[in-house]
Amino acid sequence: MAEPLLRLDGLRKRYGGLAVTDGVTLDVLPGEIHAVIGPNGAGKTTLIHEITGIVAPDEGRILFAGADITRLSLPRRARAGLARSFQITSIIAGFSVLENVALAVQARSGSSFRFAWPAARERALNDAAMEALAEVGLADRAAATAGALSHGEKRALELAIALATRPRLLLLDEPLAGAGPEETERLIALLTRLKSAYTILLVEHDMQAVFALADRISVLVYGRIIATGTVAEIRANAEVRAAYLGEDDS
Ligand SMILES: Nc1ncnc2c1ncn2[C@@H]1O[C@H](COP(=O)(O)OP(=O)(O)OP(=O)(O)O)[C@@H](O)[C@H]1O
Repeated sequence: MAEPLLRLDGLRKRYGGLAVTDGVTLDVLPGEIHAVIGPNGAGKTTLIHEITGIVAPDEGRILFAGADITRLSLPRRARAGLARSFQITSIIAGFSVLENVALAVQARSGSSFRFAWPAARERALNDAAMEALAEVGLADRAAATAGALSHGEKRALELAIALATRPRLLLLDEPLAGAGPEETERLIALLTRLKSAYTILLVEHDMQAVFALADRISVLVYGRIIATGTVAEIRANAEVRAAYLGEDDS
């Protein structure tokens, strides 16, 4: 088996007496979409926060591309190639779609966009931003004001902003939340297109989307992974069905 890009090794986080993640061990392999599902309050958000560095685990380790990042700051994790989407709140509504992505390119670029001529610099930033917009199918909306986008387009823009940082791993935290049926279909098609190019850890409530997108699924219940497997394995797992899918087994 390939070396995992991300390895969570016994992550434990307690709030008072409650172990919200209770020894979570999980591998994300290069090139896969690995989905984490679980009922409300299972600890999914806390787990994502531990991976991005918002919450420090009490025990356990996080290995990214072989390096221990458990104690790295948020920005250093981002620079190492961890990108999190979607948080629509990070879009600047009054800026154009292109400007929103160009800002992200600029933030990640350090010295690589330091040209002598501002015009050349701007062109290079915009070219890189256009590339990310094209990846999510938003190139023709580049000049639009971000605030004028539909909900689904804003989700795609958030994704472009994450892709603009050239991540090695994309963390998608409920990318379909709040999307209508048509937008959901479009976003699933978009994520399917990105699948070949990125390694993705996906937390999502929409089971049909998870079953359509995931290569593997881990099921989190009360802070513990009760099963990891392919879509077929998870759908057939009796413990999973009893603990979770029974309530939504369509
Ligand atoms: N900062 C905190 N202090 C105390 N308890 C917390 C804190 N953060 C989360 N919890 C508790 O931990 C449990 C898991 O919360 P978490 O938000 O990680 O679950 P989740 O799986 O993301 O849930 P949902 O699907 O509803 O978003 C909940 O019981 C929650 O009340």
